[in-house]
Amino acid sequence: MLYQQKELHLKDALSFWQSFKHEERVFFYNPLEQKLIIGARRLKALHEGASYLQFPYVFSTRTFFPTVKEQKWAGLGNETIAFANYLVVMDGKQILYSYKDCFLGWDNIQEQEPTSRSHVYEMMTDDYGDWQELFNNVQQEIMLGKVKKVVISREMKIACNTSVSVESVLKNLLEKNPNSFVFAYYKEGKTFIGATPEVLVCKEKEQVISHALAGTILRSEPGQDEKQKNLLLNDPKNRHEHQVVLDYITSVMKRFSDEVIVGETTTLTLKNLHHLKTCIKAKSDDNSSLQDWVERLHPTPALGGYPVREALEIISRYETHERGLYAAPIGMINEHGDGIFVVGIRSALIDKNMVYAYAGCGIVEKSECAQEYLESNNKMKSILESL
Ligand SMILES: C=C(O[C@@H]1C=C(C(=O)O)C=C[C@H]1O)C(=O)O
Repeated sequence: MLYQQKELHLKDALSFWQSFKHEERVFFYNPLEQKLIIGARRLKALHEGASYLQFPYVFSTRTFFPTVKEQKWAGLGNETIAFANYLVVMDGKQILYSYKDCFLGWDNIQEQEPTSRSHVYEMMTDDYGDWQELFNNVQQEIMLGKVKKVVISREMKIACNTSVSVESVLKNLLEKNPNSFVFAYYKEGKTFIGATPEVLVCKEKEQVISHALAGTILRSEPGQDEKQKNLLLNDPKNRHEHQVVLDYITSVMKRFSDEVIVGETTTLTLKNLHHLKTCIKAKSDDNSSLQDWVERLHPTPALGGYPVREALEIISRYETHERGLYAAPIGMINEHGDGIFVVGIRSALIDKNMVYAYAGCGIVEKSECAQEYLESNNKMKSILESL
C-alpha cells in the first residue's frame, strides 16, 4: 500500500472533515463496528474490476436509477473512488492514511470544534395533494394486479436562511441516530447526507449478509416500545410488506448460493420508528465480488417494489422528483474487496441554503393514504431534526 500511516489525536474526528473544505470528501460511520471512515481529496476513480489492493478503502455509489437527468444530481454517484487521505476511527484510535505525494501536512489538520447549529428554515412544499395523487395511481396499479408492492417517495424542499453547516448536520445525525449508518458525500458544493438504518449487503470473505428491513410503526413514547413492537410484529399488513422483501432477497441469494440461512424476524428501534428486520446470510460463490451482490440485489422491494421491473416502471411514471442517490447503494470497500453497502434513505441533498429531503413508504393493497403520509413524515424527521 502506498499510503503513509500515522496515529492522530484529534478531539473530534470531524476536524479532519473540516480541514478539507471545498474538497471532495466522504464520511461513513458504521454503527455495527462502531467504525468511522473519512476519505478526503480524490486520488482517482477506479474502473470496474480494478484491484483495490493499493488503497485502504474505496467509496462506491450508484444512483437509484442507472441515469440521472436533473442538474441537481449531476456528477454525483455511479463511481468508485479512491481518496488520497483517510482517517479511520475505531477502538478509540484514529489512524491517518495519506497517499505518498498527496500528504496534506500535519499543520493543515487543525483542531476545529464543530458546533451544533440550529438552522432557521422554511418548508417550501406542502405536498399532501401530490402524495394523494401518487398514492392513488399506485394503488390502482396494485388493484389491477400489475404489482404487489411499490415504494413511493416524497421530496421535501426546505430553504434555510443561511448556507447549511454540513458539519453541524453530521454532528446532530450522529448524536440522534446511534443505530444508523451516518454518511455524507461532498462534491463540488453539494452534499448528499443521511442516517440510514438499512444494509443492502455486506461481505466478508465468503460470507454475505443482507437485511430485509420493511414494515414500520411509529415510536410514540419510550414506555410504549414493547407494545408498539408487538403490534408491529403481529400486524398482517406490515408482515406482508416485510415478507415480500424477505422472499425476494432470499430467492436472489439462493440463485447464487447453496447455503442461505434466513434469520428470525425481529424489530429495529430507531429514534422515531420501529421497523421489522430479518437478516439473511449466504455463502458467496468464489468469483462473486461485493459489487456483484449489489448488482443482484439492488433495488430490493424495500426501496423499489415487487415485481421489481414493473414497480420501477411505475415509480418512474408517477414520481415527479428524481431519486438520484436517494435509496441508492452507498458503499465502503476495503483493500480485499470486502465491505458494506447501505441504502441512502433518511437522506437529503444539501446545496448551499437548500435542502432536498427524501422519504418513502412501501404501498401494498391494504395501505392507507393518510397513514403512509404520516409514516413518511416520521422518516423525514431524521433530516429535519438534524437541521
Ligand atoms: C423508503 C424508505 O424506507 C423503507 C420503507 C419502509 C416501509 O415502508 O416500512 C421501511 C424501511 C425502508 O426499507 C425511506 O425511509 O425513505
